[in-house]
Amino acid sequence: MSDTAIEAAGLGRRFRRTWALRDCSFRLPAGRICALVGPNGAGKSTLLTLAAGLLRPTEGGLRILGTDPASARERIAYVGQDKPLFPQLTVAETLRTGRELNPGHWDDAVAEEIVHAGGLDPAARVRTLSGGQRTRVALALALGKRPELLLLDEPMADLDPLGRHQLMGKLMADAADHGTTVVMSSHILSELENTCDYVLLVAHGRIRLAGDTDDLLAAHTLLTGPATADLTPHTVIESRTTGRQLTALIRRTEPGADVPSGWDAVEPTLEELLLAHLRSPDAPALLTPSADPSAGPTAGPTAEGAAV
Ligand SMILES: Nc1ncnc2c1ncn2[C@@H]1O[C@H](COP(=O)(O)OP(=O)(O)OP(=O)(O)O)[C@@H](O)[C@H]1O
Repeated sequence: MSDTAIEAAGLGRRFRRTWALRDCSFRLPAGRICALVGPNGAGKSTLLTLAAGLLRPTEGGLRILGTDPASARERIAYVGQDKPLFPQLTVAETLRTGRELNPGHWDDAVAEEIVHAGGLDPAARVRTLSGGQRTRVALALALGKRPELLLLDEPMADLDPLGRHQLMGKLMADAADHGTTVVMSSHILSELENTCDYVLLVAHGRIRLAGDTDDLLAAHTLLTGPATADLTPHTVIESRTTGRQLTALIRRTEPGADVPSGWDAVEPTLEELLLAHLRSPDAPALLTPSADPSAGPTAGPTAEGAAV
């Protein structure tokens, strides 16, 4: 089993004249729960589709679970935004098809549990299900496949709040039990805080942040202080002034560098970190050592701007 789930090197994908992704180089270690975040049109779905082997790169390359995406197909489950299912099949027939298509590695119990928890009638035809109910069937198929890598494109978008909560819990517990790597795109930042230990932030088709959540948070400081203070030599990701007070998210240029005296300095929450970077898409990119494909296992300091 590879210790790297995804490794991208100079990955790019163009649709006609538009680059959906460009110059993406990063590593996602196996066994992590990774949030894939970015504004609409950033390239998240394109990245997931490339990883699933459903789309070919225009340039650069991608290794999935130590091999090429097509060869890894059996070990991956992908749930796209459109969640294609056979509308004429019943829920039970859909799960039976999942079992037949995945001989030897189908987990009936987890698939049954997911549809049962949603109160779905096994005899109901897929075409009669609501969007959220169809999502549940698609997730049941994906987890039932017992994949090593689970790629989810906004999986919870059409589920009700209780369903989201229950399914996220199930997903996380299941991934922890089986060491599954999960990559999940989402716009609900608050939901990612307690579930994801890895982050990929994409904007304008480029990787802006990549790495362990804890390392990314530790590399940043949220400052509140007088509007007149000088923030050099730190990298300012975002600063906002209200009256005489300034709030800034900075990245310490040198790990030990002091913050200005008289300032309130705290580690940002994941939501604060991501929002600041989403508002400042031109801030220097940051890859932590575990996400930097050019850094060895004994990588030194965080690779600032490595993906720019
Ligand atoms: N099949 C396609 N043909 C042409 N352009 C495409 C195609 N798929 C994606 N694009 C373009 O590539 C860019 C990235 O799209 P993508 O769907 O990857 O973004 P996203 O980050 O998933 O967005 P969202 O959050 O809205 O789902 C967009 O400009 C989009 O218009």
